[in-house]
Amino acid sequence: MTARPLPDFDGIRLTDTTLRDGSHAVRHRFTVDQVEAVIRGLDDAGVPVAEVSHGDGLGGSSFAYGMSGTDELRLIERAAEAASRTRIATLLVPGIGTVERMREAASAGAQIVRVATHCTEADVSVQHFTIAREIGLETAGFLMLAHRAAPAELAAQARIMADAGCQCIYVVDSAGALLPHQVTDRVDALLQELGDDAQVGMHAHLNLGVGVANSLAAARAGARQIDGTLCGLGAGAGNSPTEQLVAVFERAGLITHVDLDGILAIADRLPELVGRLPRADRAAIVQGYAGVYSSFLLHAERIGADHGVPTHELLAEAGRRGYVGGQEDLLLDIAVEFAAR
Ligand SMILES: C[C@H](O)CC(=O)C(=O)O
Ligand SMILES: [Mn+2]
Repeated sequence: MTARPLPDFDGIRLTDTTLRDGSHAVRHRFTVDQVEAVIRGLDDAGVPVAEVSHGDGLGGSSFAYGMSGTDELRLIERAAEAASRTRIATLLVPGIGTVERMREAASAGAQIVRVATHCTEADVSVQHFTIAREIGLETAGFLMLAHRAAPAELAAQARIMADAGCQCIYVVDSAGALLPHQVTDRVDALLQELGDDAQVGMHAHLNLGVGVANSLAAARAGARQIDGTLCGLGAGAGNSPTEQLVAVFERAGLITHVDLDGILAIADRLPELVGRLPRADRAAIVQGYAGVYSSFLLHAERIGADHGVPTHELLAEAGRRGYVGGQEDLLLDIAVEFAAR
């Protein structure tokens, strides 16, 4: 099945995921008022797409991943009401979110769905892209922990998503582990594989301090969709700050159609809105160095505190064991084992 016509946007289309990846950083406690304030600021600045859901995607509110303070469907509804130009996206991880939840999100106002799988398991996304097309949603695919797959393997996985109807496949550096040349290699491989069948995107994290450079490398290599969050609010050390992306891309001669003053204005307001902002502290840098899924950070902090095990030691061991997204609960095994030493 070939993908639908590609999203028509001249330049680099930014997706701000403050209200989804940032949900990890606020332990999924966003309120409708915070959502409305952020969306109005993004909308005023001309940001084309904003993503809204639990940090682990639709249906993520659970004991395992963290309970949402407000039902994500209400947050999506409020976002769609508050936006005049910005389109609302949402995320779905097969096995966490369901097709039924995707339909509910579409009814609440989501127009784009991004289906996220581990970088070597794109096959579990096929039914979701098929049904997303039937619902009339624009589609994107996330290949998570993309540092764990060589460029050729990642391209083969992207082909699976494109053939299922995905319009843009993202290189997702979930651990913030990639370096710019490794991003370029992956974007090149996907572009070569996909041709005109789908676009390529980049979702960067800041664990090793090169998230913005990685986003620029991806855009210069031909990626057409790039993610950011205000003030970098996101899992682990956070994401490429949207406001910095706008400034950097403008300096690089890449068009985003986002007003720099406008995006700086809403970024300025974020700390008062959400309080704690992520930073590349010892645990977050270890995450990037060891290749650990960024949303493990706050789980590791909590579990480490409960068992008297330093957060960065938990995360380094999770990296050695190759844990992937969805295995947050296995951090407990490490903590119990280390605490007994
Ligand atoms: C569900 C994950 O948080 C998706 C993501 O943002 C990443 O892998 O990075
Ligand atoms: Mn992320």
